[in-house]
Amino acid sequence: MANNPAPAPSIPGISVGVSSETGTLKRLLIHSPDRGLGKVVPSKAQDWLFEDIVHLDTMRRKEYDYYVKLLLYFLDPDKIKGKLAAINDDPTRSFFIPGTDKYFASDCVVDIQRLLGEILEEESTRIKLTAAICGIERCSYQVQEELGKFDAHELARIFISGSCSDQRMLFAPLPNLIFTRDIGIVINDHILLNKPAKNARTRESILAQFVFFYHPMFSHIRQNIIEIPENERHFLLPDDEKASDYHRCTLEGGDVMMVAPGHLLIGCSERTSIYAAQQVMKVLFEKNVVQKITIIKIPKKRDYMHIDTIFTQVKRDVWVLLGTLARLGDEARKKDVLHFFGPADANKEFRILQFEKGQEQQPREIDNLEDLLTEISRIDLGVTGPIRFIYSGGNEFPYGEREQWTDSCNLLALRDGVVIGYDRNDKTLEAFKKERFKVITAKRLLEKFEHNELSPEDLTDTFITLPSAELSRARGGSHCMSMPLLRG
Ligand SMILES: NC(=[NH2+])NCCC[C@H](N)C(=O)O
Repeated sequence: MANNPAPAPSIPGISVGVSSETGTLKRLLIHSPDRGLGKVVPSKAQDWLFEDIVHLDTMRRKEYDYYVKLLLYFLDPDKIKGKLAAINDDPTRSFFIPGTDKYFASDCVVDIQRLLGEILEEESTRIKLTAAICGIERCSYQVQEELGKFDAHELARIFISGSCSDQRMLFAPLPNLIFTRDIGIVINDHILLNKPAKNARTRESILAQFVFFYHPMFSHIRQNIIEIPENERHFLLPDDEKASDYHRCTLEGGDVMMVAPGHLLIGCSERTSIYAAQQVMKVLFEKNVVQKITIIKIPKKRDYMHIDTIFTQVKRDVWVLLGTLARLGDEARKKDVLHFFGPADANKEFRILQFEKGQEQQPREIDNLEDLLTEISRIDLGVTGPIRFIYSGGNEFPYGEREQWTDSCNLLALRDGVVIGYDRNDKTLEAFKKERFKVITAKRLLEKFEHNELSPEDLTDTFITLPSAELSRARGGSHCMSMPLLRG
């Protein structure tokens, strides 16, 4: 692999702004699967939040690379058009690897590893970050010294993958960094940084903190970066209280959705605590960033993890969601009487409260997910026609739950009505077809773009499918694999 230095940052002060889930995507942060994913051992896979070990080459070449190619075609076509055959034929994949001479270095489809490499060119940042990483990873002084010898992009690779190019592992990999959604969220012109719930994701948030605070790309909005304060006295609390939802301060991006300019959704889940949601609400209302925040409390379950695993927006008037946590789920349960006797079921933990700035003491309860999503489409987005819901697995037992597990509800809108999702969720795809969406594979679509048979602007109501055998073992979909920085 060529190790020529990457081009100098070409993006000082780029515009950042997201105020919807389906406005045309113009810039986003991603991270291509790095060598660390190929080093996950079976006994650690679950601790590191993967369901299984993955085959790295398949995950990259046959799955994730399609995602990047699609994003480039939609967001920065000059970087890819006419080059597809050459890119596909290159066994080194250097087009996808930040810091190499053939890297696509787009200012619209931005790999966080590239930004990390760029900030590490600066000596003082490098010293601080190396000390921070060595501190949390408990490295010896000798390792710290050794890290000083690598060039900036190689050091970025080591900080992310945990290993050197000679295969030596210095610390654990960060396999979940491919889910850039979770490291931070752009809320209008502000960036909210996360506080991960799981140890396996701690180093990610330190890297993200440095990238957002030190990269010139974000320097003009540095005062708009929000970090939520930890509970003031959390270090004095006994361990059991520290873990309680009312004291713990954790928040991950998959639980935060910017659905309309004044309206933010926050999920309280396995990963995001009520305490953190309250802190975010306080800060955002004080700074006048949004006027309305809806908190959606979902069962704390690995299956559901974040709210974006149970619903995402497809179009101003179309949503995809999991039926068992929605109104339909309630209807299904009413058909039997067991629920009168049984233990508290999952839905009892499901609750939606809406808070308006200035009236935080009088939240409004919303009965179910469909009612909330209908209100967003109608009141916030001004839709006048019918609102449509597409259910995971067509809401057919047992496919609804099966396909939700493999991210049927976790779609990324490239623009209103044009989404990327996994190919394996057959019943959900059928449900999309019933709603008159076209379904096309990423491979086929790229060929059509490359042969000028179609261009991204021509697409309407389309579900683009991404191969997903390996990716889905990581338990996140295309929504999780994106951190939108700018939407039109
Ligand atoms: N926004 C999301 N749903 N992210 C999915 C993250 C999946 C990752 N394996 C984790 O457990 O953390």
